[in-house]
Formats: sequence, structure tokens, C-alpha cells
Amino acid sequence: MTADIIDGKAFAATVRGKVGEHVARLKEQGITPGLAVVLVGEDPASQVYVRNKGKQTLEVGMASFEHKLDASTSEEDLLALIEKLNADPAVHGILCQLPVPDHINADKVLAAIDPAKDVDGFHISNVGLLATGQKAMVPCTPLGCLMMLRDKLGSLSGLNAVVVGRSNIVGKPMAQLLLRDSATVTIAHSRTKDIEALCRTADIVVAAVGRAEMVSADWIKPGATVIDVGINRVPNGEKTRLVGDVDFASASQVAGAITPVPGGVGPMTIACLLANTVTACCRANGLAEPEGLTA
Ligand SMILES: Nc1nc(=O)c2c([nH]1)NC[C@@H]1CN(c3ccc(C(=O)N[C@@H](CCC(=O)O)C(=O)O)cc3)C=[N+]21
Repeated sequence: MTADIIDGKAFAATVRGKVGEHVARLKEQGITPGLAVVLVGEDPASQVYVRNKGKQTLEVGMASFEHKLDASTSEEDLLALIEKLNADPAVHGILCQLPVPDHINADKVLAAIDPAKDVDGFHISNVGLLATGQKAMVPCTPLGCLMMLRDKLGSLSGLNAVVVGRSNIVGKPMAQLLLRDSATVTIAHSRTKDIEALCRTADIVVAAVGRAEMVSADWIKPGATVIDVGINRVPNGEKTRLVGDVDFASASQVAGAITPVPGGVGPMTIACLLANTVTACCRANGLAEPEGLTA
């Protein structure tokens, strides 16, 4: 059997289409959603992201505010910029690219962002709201994964889900979202005993460990749905290529459905960032939330 390939690129285009329609409606009322992205230094993964994001923000009709700061920028100056963006009524979403340089405390930066403008969903207020089942801003990557899972499987109720990876950005919020959809959720990580056997019990595997091609066919239950969050650049002759945390060639022989890298979760992450910005804008203006774009 070979798996269905979940086309994240096409799915993301559909999400962006919906975002664009909402933006057009907001503009008729004199409101233009605005997204501010702050990038400190020159992390290569972040640069890829910023490049794609800036283009797509404008394509859906939103305002884009990019702040590229030198790697030597002080924490104080960064916090001052965030305060300015918090107070700016044209800015509905603020994202500070992670990682930030070592001399800046990332937790402090995330805590400074107005939770209502926190389109990354990383502020502890939003983390707590999500964990307690209240209205939150939901992190973009897990939100994109959830949209693809719901689209593929319909209901997730009662399914066994294993999330490989326990990061604050992906693993933990992904587990919260799966739990909210009534899946039976296990979070696996580097200390998990017999991780392969555990994964083989899963109807849904979400791989978010940051290790190239770690999850192979013998980790996968036949017919399972596999979501690959990994973005790993590996040598490929003279050049490099992008691979996920899943060994796609082998896993796709066993899985029922699988996301590719590139073209899977990555494009959905950016689409969900745009979706979150529209959601934040609607909430800020006391308007109904955009349908089909929230968790
Ligand atoms: N505060 C914050 N929030 C983030 O969400 C965040 C961040 N910081 N820092 C960096 C990482 C990285 N990230 C990516 C998102 C999409 C692609 C993406 O679109 N990837 C394409 C491939 C791009 C290529 O060809 O290189 C794909 O998977 O198809 C990549 C990387 C978001 N991040």
C-alpha cells in the first residue's frame, strides 16, 4: 500500500483564499488587518519563513510591517519596539521570530507581546487559555496540522495520537489541540522507552523532534496518518535538500496518509499565521470570528 500524500501547499492556498475573502470584507468596513514581524539577527530558517510570509501577507490584502533588527540589538530596544507595536492600532498581529540571539531572554520577549496580538500563541496567557479550553490564539504550526487532520479523518474522537516531541512551539500545543478534539494523546520524547512500539499503536503520528528522517516505516501502524513537522536541511551532493523528521520513502509505504517535506506543514504554518491575524483583527474590532479559520 502507498499512502495518500496530503498536499499542504494546496490546502494552504485554500486557507489563504478564505483569509483573503475575510480581509476583503473587513476592508469594506474600513479595516485593514496588519501583521508585524520582528526578526533579530540572521537565523537561516527564520529568513526562509520571513521571505515567504511577507509576500503572502500582501497577497491576501493585509498590511505587512517588517522590522529587521541587527543581531546586536539590546533586549531593552527589542522590548521598546514591542511596546510600540502593542500600542499601534494598525497592528493586529505581532510575531517575533525565534530563536532570538543568546543575550536576549526569549521568555521575556514573548511575555511582552499583548496576548490579543500574539498570533504565534506563545504568550503564557494563550498557553493557559488553550490548556483550559478557552478562547485563545493558537500556535500556527499545530493549528495547521489540526486542520489537515480534520480534513483527512473527519472526527479525531477516540483515535490514538502520538506526538513525538515536547516543545512549547509544536509538541505541547499540538497535544492540547488533539485532546480538545477527543483523541487519546501521548507525548513521546528522547527519554521515552520503546518509542517505536509506542508509535506503532498510533492512528495519528505527529513528528516534531527536529531530527532528520528519524521516524521510519517500522514506527508506523499500517494505515496511520502521519504529519511531519520537521524542517531539516541535509547535505545533498554539492548542495543541500530539505527533509522532515519522517523517513518519507519508507513511511509512505505503510501509512494511510502522510504530509511531505517540503509542501506539507510548512505552507500551512504560514497560512495559519495569516488566519490568526484576521482572527485577532476581528476580535479587536468586536466582530464575528472568521469561520473555518480557528481551532
Ligand atoms: N516566532 C516564530 N514562529 C514561527 O512559526 C517560526 C519561527 N518563529 N522561527 C522559525 C520557524 C521556521 N518556520 C517555518 C515556517 C514555514 C516554512 C515553510 O514554508 N517551508 C516550506 C519550504 C521552504 C523552502 O523551500 O525552504 C515547506 O515546508 O514547504 C519553513 C519554516 C516558522 N518558524
